[in-house]
Amino acid sequence: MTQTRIAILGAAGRMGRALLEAVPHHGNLRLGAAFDRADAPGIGQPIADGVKLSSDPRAAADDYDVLIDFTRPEGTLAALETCLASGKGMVIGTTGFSAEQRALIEAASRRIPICLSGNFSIGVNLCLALVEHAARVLGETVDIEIVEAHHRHKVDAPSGTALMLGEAAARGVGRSLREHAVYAREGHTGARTRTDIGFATIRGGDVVGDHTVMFLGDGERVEIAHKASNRANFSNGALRAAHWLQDKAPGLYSMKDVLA
Ligand SMILES: NC(=O)C1=CN([C@@H]2O[C@H](COP(=O)(O)OP(=O)(O)OC[C@H]3O[C@@H](n4cnc5c(N)ncnc54)[C@H](OP(=O)(O)O)[C@@H]3O)[C@@H](O)[C@H]2O)C=CC1
Ligand SMILES: O=C(O)C1=N[C@H](C(=O)O)C[C@H](O)C1
Repeated sequence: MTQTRIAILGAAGRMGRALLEAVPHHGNLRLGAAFDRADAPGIGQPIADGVKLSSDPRAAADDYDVLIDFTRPEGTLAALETCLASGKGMVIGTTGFSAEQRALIEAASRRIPICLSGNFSIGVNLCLALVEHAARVLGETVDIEIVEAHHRHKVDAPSGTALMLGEAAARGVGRSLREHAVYAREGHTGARTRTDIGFATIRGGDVVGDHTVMFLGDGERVEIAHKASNRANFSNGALRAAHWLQDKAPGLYSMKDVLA
């Protein structure tokens, strides 16, 4: 069996550690390199069999076929340059990109294969399809609201998953999320507009990731919810995506492509 050699960027973080734990359970993968910031604890020390944690993806480009990134947008964009230079594919799990940063990723995907997803769990990707279908069926009869909760350390809001769920709902009802999203309410907001797609964010404790899409009608309400209780569901999905991506042509792929 051909093994895909992966590198993990953000290896000292929560997702990085979950990925390191999961790699040995994927026989079609081998860890080739692991990176984090130059001042991360453990730099220069072994992090897995035969692999030391280092800080320069460019210097070790011969050691991996696909780079998996779970960092911050700045880390992703720096890694994108490295992968463009070496022609390696990228799995991007980082969230919180601006429209400009997202455009850079899209441009890069014309030259290298990139799998980008705000959530690599199979359950959430199933929910995306369910939400789009529910929105199409319920249409203009309901108000759509998305509630998400995450641990106290999360730095971006709404979550990447909430935004993907919002896009799925918007597609279902034939609206543009950019035009109809309402990300905050405070003070005298006036009554809700039927076409709004509202977002609410909770941060605290060790919540791994909860998302609920509510379709609120008159006399009934439909809710589609996903609750992650560990990070293995994200790491296993990202590792599956890395192996899938390894022989793909340049393009911007999603977890839907991986699971097809
Ligand atoms: N798509 C998905 O399925 C999932 C996505 N995520 C997303 O993944 C990202 C990481 O989450 P999480 O692991 O919890 O975060 P952590 O903060 O625990 O880990 C991120 C790691 O990356 C490091 N890092 C940050 N910036 C850089 C950089 N420029 N170069 C190198 N290393 C860098 C951090 O170092 P330092 O601490 O010093 O900043 C840290 O060690 C977030 O955007 C999160 O939303 C999370 C879970 C699932
Ligand atoms: O930061 C996290 O932890 C998570 N981030 C992703 C997101 O922004 O949706 C995915 C997951 O919910 C965990």
